[in-house]
Amino acid sequence: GTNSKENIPISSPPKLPFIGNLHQLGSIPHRALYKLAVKHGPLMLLHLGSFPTVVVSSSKLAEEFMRNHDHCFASRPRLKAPKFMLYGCKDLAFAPYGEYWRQLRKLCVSHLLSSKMVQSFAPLRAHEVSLLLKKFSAAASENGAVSVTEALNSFTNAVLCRAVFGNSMKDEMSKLFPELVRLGSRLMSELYIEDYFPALGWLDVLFGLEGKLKRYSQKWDGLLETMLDERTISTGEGRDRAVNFVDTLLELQKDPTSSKLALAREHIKAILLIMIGAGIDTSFVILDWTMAELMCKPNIMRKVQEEIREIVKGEELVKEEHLSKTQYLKAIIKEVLRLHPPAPLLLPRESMLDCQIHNYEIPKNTRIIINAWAISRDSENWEFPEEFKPERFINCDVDYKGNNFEYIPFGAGRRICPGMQFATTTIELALANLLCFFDWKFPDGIRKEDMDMTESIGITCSRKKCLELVPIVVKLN
Ligand code: HEM
Repeated sequence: GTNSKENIPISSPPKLPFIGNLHQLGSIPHRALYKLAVKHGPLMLLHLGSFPTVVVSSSKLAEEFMRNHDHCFASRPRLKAPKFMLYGCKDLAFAPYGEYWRQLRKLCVSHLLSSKMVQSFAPLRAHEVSLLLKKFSAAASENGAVSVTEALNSFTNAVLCRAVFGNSMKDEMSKLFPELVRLGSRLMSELYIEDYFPALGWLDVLFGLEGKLKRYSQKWDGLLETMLDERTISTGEGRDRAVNFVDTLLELQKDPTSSKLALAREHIKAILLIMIGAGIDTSFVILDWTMAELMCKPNIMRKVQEEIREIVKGEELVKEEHLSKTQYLKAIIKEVLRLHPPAPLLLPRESMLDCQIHNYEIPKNTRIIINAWAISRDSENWEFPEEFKPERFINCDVDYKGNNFEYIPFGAGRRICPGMQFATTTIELALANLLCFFDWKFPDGIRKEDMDMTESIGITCSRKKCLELVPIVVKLN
């Protein structure tokens, strides 16, 4: 808190001429930065190319940046990948702090992400969950292995697409999304020379990275244009009036007086794209890690299955009203979010004003990286931090809503993830059903000791390997 004003010195790890500390980011930056912080302390000033960048790796400091001085640090740097991919950062996640961002955030919350909206999507989630169960039942009846990773990915994708685009969204179209989103995550995490040396942007062209970004953006643009054209036609004819998020955006574009937001086509495409990107990969990553962790811990698996089976006794589906009672399942999800936060470095921040943190003056336009991954493994805050122990969250008030700075998988402050409830409801419902109606085993010849928990490279942190399992239908009663 603000009272404990012991001064934490800022340290700068030794740097190389010209590139500064850039070479120290490694291929998995949250791990590399964690190692640096162990050696140099929780407040580091790195020189990434020509940009001073502050790296924050303790809960106390995260609180300083994201609560006590959140108003200084609520903007985002204008980085190359989002500039190309999101129409010059016209989306909610990378828009600079200001009136456009504020109005857009209000709009997205009230028309897509609020509690009320999330509840309104319950029938849609129930439908997609039942399709998922059917897929696994079919595999079970053939005694075959199924790619749980792929099934969960297309499930999260379907839920999000239906919520954003309504029921008219064509399956052939939405099937293209998961792979594009993965690729997007990788492209976001590439090192673009222009982001560190603005005068050397031509090197990105030379090395082909800029071309990759352009081609990627064109692909999405084509898809989004097709979808928007279809919406315009169908709303024009007055059918399918069920209001969904896309139609709301299109109406706003037609009637700009109805809101403080002036939306052009590019804004709409950027907004849709970030919802798909931010929504799918994150939620899906948690589902996948959870199944992987449970497969390695049969005792925890059995315990959570018993909990859920006891709650839903005799019913054919776990429903959302059951979820309030699934304490152990919730604790498991929290523990997965602690050990495998899908966005381990949150999203980058940038200071809008000069600001003093402890004794250190942080000038305007400094980039800030918060290592949420390191913070949620800090032995100052967590006992046996490397161990998967959901029990730590039973009878414990710590949660992910941005008030407990030792645990910030969704960020905190003004920029906290607005999709938290959308995500957790989807995740809990899917897991509860998978764990209730199936037992899971490894395909022949594979043991839990063989599980490879290596992380993949990308702005979101998924497991590298695909999870293949054999579902076994469980007859309850
Ligand atoms: C387990 C799932 C999810 C996790 C762990 C997660 C995590 C995060 C994090 C760490 C941030 C950055 C916060 C900061 O800078 O302090 C963020 C921002 C954001 N998330 Fe999520 N997210 C999840 C699901 C979702 C979903 C389902 C949606 C939408 C459908 C969504 C939409 C967004 C948006 C639009 C932002 C940018 C907010 C802003 O800059 O104002 N997220 N999320």
